[in-house]
Amino acid sequence: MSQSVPQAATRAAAQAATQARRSAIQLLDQILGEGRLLSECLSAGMLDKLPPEDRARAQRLALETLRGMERADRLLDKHLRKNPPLMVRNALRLGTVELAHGAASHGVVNAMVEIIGKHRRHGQLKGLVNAVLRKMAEEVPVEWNRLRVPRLPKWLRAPLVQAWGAPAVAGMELAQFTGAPLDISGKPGLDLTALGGQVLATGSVRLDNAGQVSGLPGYDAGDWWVQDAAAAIPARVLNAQPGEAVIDLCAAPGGKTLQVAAAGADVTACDLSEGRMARVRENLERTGLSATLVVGDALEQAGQYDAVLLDAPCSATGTMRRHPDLPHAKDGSEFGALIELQAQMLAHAWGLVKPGGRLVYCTCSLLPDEGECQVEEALDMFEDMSVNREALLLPGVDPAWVTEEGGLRLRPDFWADLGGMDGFYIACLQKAA
Ligand SMILES: C[S@@+](CC[C@H](N)C(=O)[O-])C[C@H]1O[C@@H](n2cnc3c(N)ncnc32)[C@H](O)[C@@H]1O
Repeated sequence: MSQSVPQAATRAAAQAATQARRSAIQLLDQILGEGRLLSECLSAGMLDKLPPEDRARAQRLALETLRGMERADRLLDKHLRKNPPLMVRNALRLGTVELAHGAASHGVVNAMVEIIGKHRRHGQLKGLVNAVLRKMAEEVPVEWNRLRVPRLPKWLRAPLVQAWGAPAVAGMELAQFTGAPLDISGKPGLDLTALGGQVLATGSVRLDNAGQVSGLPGYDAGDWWVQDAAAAIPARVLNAQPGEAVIDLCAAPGGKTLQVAAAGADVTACDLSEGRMARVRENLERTGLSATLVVGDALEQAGQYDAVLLDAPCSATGTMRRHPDLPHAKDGSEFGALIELQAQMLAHAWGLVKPGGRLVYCTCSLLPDEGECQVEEALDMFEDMSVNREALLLPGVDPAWVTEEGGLRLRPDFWADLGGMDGFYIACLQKAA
């Protein structure tokens, strides 16, 4: 007998949801088993076969699972006598986190049993998955909120506690567990109230539950772009003026280039990555702004500029509330090489600043080695370099965030009641005339 139309539609929706869950588990396997970042999995085309809404759902499920993983493991471990294969554990974690977010228990249990039951190697574990998730359906509503806020892995927690103290790190962990709202930067002078968000003191507009970004008013017209409120501060500190020659040395995907171009400066945007530079090109096209694009090594750029922006490649530890995969995919072993590269880039960038010009150095890192220490060392090395503290004192910037050597330290635990901010370090370095 053929299915009625509503029945067929319900079945198709359930199948799409199961496929999104299966893909979320595959992402978790890659992040937790292979140390790959979500962005690397996406660039490798892992979700390309899914329709856009299922792709978004799979990513959201994977990220929510990473945020709640410690709590899920605490509840699951009481019912697991042996450690199951990673893929099965990830299915259990995902199911548990979905239950904690209020998903219907029969839907979650059936989907996970189906996914594991059809798996070539682990199919025999579907009974275990069924039994454990049924327990979770009983325990999660009672236990979940009694568990502590998940902690960062030790490799990252230890240096952060040393740098900022345990209470600050607890605040960062809460920010990571909570996730981030959507922040928007607009062209100067444009009224963005149609977006309906909150205008922050630093000028960004913040939206909770924004939904599909390309559907928001002003997207097609190119009035604005997505950029965390903290990430918008370096270009404000640079304060490019119309007609000034500015080079943005590590430009992609281009948020800061757009800000500098929108200020009317003559911008050269450089990035080593051809693929990431395509994003800068798209962003410029959509917003109708212009910049000269150079795909190349920042260390090989020449010339003299009124202002240089160096948003150096870094650990990206400041972005973990948006990218909860990062602390799980990485172990800190690559950071030494990045710290050396940042010092080389800072020294080279200094040579591109005209006498009397300025360099804004920034990293989206929480590690002082990538921020405060780099600037301290540069100040020791270059006699014609001084810090401009006044440039940091913008609307919405708390003077308490200015550091001893004269930079700005932004942390995810700041603005806790507004929804947090990414971690950043920013310094404005002035060259003697
Ligand atoms: C933190 S991201 C830049 C974000 C960007 N400024 C923005 O606001 O959208 C760092 C960038 O540095 C680029 N990069 C890494 N090594 C580089 C090098 N040697 N020369 C130029 N760009 C480099 C990376 O491709 C990456 O796009």
